[in-house]
Amino acid sequence: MIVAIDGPSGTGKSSTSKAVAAQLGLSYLDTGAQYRAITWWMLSNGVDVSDQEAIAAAADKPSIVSGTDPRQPAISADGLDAAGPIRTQEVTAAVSAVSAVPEVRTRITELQRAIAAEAGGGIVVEGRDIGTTVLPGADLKVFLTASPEARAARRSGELKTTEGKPVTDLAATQQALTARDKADSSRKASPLKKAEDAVEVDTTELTLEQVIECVVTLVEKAAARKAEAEPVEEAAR
Ligand SMILES: Nc1ncnc2c1ncn2[C@@H]1O[C@H](COP(=O)(O)OP(=O)(O)OP(=O)(O)O)[C@@H](O)[C@H]1O
Ligand SMILES: Nc1ccn([C@@H]2O[C@H](COP(=O)(O)O)[C@@H](O)[C@H]2O)c(=O)n1
Repeated sequence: MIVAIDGPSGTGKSSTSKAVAAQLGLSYLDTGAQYRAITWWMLSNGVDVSDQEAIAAAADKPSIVSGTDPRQPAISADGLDAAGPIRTQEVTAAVSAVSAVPEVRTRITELQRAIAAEAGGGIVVEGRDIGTTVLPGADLKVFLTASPEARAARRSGELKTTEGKPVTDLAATQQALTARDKADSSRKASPLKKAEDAVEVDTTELTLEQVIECVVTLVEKAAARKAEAEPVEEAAR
């Protein structure tokens, strides 16, 4: 069972995906964390993140390792725990420029497909291009949306400055979030986009619990469809 959950920033992809995976006993992959980890590695290793050629040349250098336990998602770059540093404002501000570089996307997409292929019991993969590019054959594709105001309110206070202080400016948070969505949607390589066959869920007026319940129901229905379809496919071979 492969579930792809995409959508803009702050729509609830990570919270929903982790909870759905934990509830249904599936693995979980946060692909944004992988792009953040490679960005953090570049910033930490003197790569000029305003220079596309420098980013491309460094794309295959770090080892990026993701854990797939939804209750304990882990991410490391060259063996260093990246879970904390990837959430800083510095990384958030640079990640769209790094993730737009085709060499970075090729590298990270290969990692994502390998992890999904190894997840025997099924996996929930969340990001921006999972349903369109990374796993176009997913059994279920969900595209989460929410108004920019709701997303900024959710995010504000959660982000940290490089000094570790919380970011509390709502207007600035909304502006940064909208700018990141624009960059992610307008890049040439695998932009943020709803797959044609994705189910869109507007979470603006929903609690997180309601979104989780909605997605669990969608996964259960997709699993039932898959179970019904498989014996037919088997007989046809
Ligand atoms: N439906 C909801 N109602 C209220 N708060 C929510 C809802 N969904 C998520 N949240 C909260 O919003 C914040 C952002 O959620 P989350 O990190 O899951 O979003 P995301 O889409 O993964 O964002 P990003 O792409 O930036 O990583 C979290 O603090 C989360 O608890
Ligand atoms: N499939 C994906 C996932 C993420 N990105 C890029 O990473 C950034 C951070 O993602 P978060 O979910 O952690 O906020 C995001 O802004 C994208 O630039 C991507 O390109 N493809």
